[in-house]
Amino acid sequence: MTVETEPVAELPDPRDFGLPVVGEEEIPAELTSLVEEVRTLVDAVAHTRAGAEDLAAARTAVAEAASRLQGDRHDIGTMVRHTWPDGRVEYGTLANIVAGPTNAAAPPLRLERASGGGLHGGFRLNGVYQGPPGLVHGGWLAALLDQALGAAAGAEGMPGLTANLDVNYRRPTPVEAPLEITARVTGTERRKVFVAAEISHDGEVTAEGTALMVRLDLPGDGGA
Ligand SMILES: CCCCC/C=C\C/C=C\C/C=C\C/C=C\CCCC(=O)SCCNC(=O)CCNC(=O)[C@H](O)C(C)(C)COP(=O)(O)OP(=O)(O)OC[C@H]1O[C@@H](n2cnc3c(N)ncnc32)[C@H](O)[C@@H]1OP(=O)(O)O
Repeated sequence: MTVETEPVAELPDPRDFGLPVVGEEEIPAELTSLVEEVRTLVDAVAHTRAGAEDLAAARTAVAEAASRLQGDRHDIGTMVRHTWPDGRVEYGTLANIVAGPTNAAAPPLRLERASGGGLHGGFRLNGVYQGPPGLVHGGWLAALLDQALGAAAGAEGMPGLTANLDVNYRRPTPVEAPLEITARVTGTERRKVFVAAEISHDGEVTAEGTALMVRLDLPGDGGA
């Protein structure tokens, strides 16, 4: 793969695109804890065999909780800033469906820099992520791969959008089991960033993906 561009030196500031930014450290611990509880709630609702009385009481409690939280909301598109101990800054979407720290519908995916380059993360998906019985839905595996692929490009200073995503499902991926994900940049060509990622269980790759991310066309970049 031809490498024709150097990664941009600094990540674009989302505020330059009119997007609000909150620091990760500004997310209240109570909200993080609430997100966890809602994940537990979604799983409980999906699998409950409770009777009518408990279901009705739970519905009332959930409706009350929802109305309590509706008043003061972050704008759509709000970004979250993560600052690494060495001072490097990364941005993600606060309510990102795969990795947003305040999105209870997102699996708790945290990616770290891998020592050999790229990103990696360990995670576990509960029964809410099932497609076939006991197995993770393929669409969610694609979403997890897409997120890791985009994040790997972003971590190299080349944030962009997925133009093409290619996924191969090698083996069934179980729910309620430890999973690993890795992703890395494999090449660049002008604004094109080529990335590859794998999900594995028990040391075996269950799903792998490659993508073409097209780097954001930034002012002063010349598109090159
Ligand atoms: C919005 C600003 C925010 C600021 C944020 C700041 C910081 C953010 C930091 C980090 C972000 C980190 C991580 C994000 C993590 C995960 C995100 C998950 C990923 C997604 O969930 S993302 C949503 C789904 N995604 C879309 O919603 C894209 C819809 N789409 C488009 O918006 C356009 O389609 C676009 C932009 C892709 C390209 O459009 P464009 O006009 O900019 O560029 P253009 O067409 O000129 O293509 C340039 C070169 O790519 C080649 N090319 C293009 N498309 C191709 C294809 N499909 N196959 C083969 N080659 C292709 C051309 O052939 C040319 O190649 P060449 O250089 O050789 O001529």
